[in-house]
Amino acid sequence: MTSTPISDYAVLGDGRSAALVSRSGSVDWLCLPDFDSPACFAALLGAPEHGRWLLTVQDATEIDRTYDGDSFVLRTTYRTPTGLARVSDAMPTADGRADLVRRLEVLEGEVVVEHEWVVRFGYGKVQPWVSRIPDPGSPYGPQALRAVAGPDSLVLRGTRLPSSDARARRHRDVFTAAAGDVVDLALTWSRSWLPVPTPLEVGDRFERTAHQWAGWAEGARYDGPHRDAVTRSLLVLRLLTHSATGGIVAAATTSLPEDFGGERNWDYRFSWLRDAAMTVEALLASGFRDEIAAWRDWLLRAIAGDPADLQIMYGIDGRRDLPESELDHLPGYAGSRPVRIGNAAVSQVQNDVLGEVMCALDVARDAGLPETPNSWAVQRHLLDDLVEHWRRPDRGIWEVRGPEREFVHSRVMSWAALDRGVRAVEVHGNDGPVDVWRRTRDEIHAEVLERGWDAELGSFVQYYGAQHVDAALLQMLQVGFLPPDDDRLAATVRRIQRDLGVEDGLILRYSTEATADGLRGEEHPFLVCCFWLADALARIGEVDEAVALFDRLVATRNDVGLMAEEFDPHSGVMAGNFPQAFSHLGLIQAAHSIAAHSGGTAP
Ligand SMILES: OC[C@H]1O[C@H](O[C@H]2O[C@H](CO)[C@@H](O)[C@H](O)[C@H]2O)[C@H](O)[C@@H](O)[C@@H]1O
Repeated sequence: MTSTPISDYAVLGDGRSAALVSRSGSVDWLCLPDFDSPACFAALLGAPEHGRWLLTVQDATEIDRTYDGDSFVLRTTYRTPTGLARVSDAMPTADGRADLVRRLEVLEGEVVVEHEWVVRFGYGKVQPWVSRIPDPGSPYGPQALRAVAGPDSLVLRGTRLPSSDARARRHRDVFTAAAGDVVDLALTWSRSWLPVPTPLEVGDRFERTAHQWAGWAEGARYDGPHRDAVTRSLLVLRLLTHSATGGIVAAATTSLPEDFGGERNWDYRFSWLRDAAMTVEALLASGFRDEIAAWRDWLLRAIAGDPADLQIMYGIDGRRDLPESELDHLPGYAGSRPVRIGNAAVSQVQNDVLGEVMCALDVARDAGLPETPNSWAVQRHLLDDLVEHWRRPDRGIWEVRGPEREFVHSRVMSWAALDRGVRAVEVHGNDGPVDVWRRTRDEIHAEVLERGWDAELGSFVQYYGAQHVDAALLQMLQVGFLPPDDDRLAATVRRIQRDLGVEDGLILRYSTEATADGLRGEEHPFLVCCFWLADALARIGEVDEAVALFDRLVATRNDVGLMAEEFDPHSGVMAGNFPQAFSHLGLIQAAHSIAAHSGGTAP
């Protein structure tokens, strides 16, 4: 069976979890109640029998979809030879519940509607008991469908419910509807031992949900080109933020492949300090403050304890154990196996992470977020620990599963961590052993210039002794490791373009041939690196080139403004987890940078 293109999906979210809905109305991915809960619809990584919820119009000749303004209320319009109908989808926000509501309205003529409900708990593995239950007082009708297995319960309410097709182990309904007809459906998750939650008023929830998202988006501060794209990317970052805990997931999915048919399939439904710190910077640059305080609180809880125990990532709630395992019962997206849950990168040493965290907290301090005694004490300890350990080899920003190296990017970010620590003392009046930090910072700087630069290649390199580049080196400009007019930076940017460029100015993050990443297969251009390239070009004064690349990158988004981790310009296909925070924060950051360097809004 061929997989639905990743770009065919739109995302819904409620600040706790997210759903992917295909262009033709199939909810193929949904984990409830939280991003990292087991999926109850997992057709994304298999087939319809792994769980999905389809509400579509047959024989459509045209399908258009859009979000309702600056929200995640999705409107999909189907035109057929005989009529026109619209399906609205949303996950209501800010009520502590876990619901997905859908409404079908026939606008013209007659259409044939197809409705199919296939629940499989446990990532497509567990077939539940499904029964009709009385639902007294419900505005939908006297009965509802309830699916139960183990700890999970899903209730489907509707003004028209599908019937059991026991042989196919699904519920299904195909019917003709005429102009003026409306079908409302509401799906609600709960713990199986608790009473069934009360019904939601569907119409009201679409409006309220749209209003809540739009109200949040109104806080955005960006005045430059592609404003809509920046706003949508900001919304995606908010969608990936868990409202209750402040944890920020790297993406809404697991195991959408970087290499179709290959093994580069990872679970991103966790909070990487790196990705979250960059998310925080993108939100701060765009005027948002509340999420920053919430994330810092999350960070302090997650990393509490001995600084030596710092992990590079945590669960949404700050838990430390994220054991990686493989789901053998799922065939994988486009046959890409294994499907993984959990992530073994959790136990890796990645020395860049503290740099990203300290840079984000530095920007937050500049924006006026007051330090608490605890927040600064934790940073002090982490910096003191870095002074002891910055020389250790690591797995780097790309989490290679090959040998540990002395990655130049990791060194640069260790420099950045100490540099921001020194600033916190000198500019913001915090206390700390600033002489030691300054001395170590300068030592790292001198070492990178000596061992990280290859005169023959005319570029900084991926790790000491390497003769190839890495797109992460573009961050040298962002963190101010050298002044932007230093020739070595411009030369590195040009070398990255030459050696990692694929087509249309898009670049790989590294060469899989030159980098021992411990994996088989190849990759496609990595979108956050492409945005870093646009940013770097703007910073070295090549603003026109930056703008042209940025325009090209914005055009890789799908029809509802979403991006996966990677994009193949040859085939126009998206790859990797979706939607991914990295790609969206890259867009926001590059937009601000280009605007600032072309005389627009300062970042
Ligand atoms: O491709 C190899 C690695 O891929 C994942 O890491 C990537 O995603 C992370 C989350 O967005 C990001 O922080 C990291 O920089 C990326 O390389 C995966 O989680 C790793 O286990 C895997 O080795």
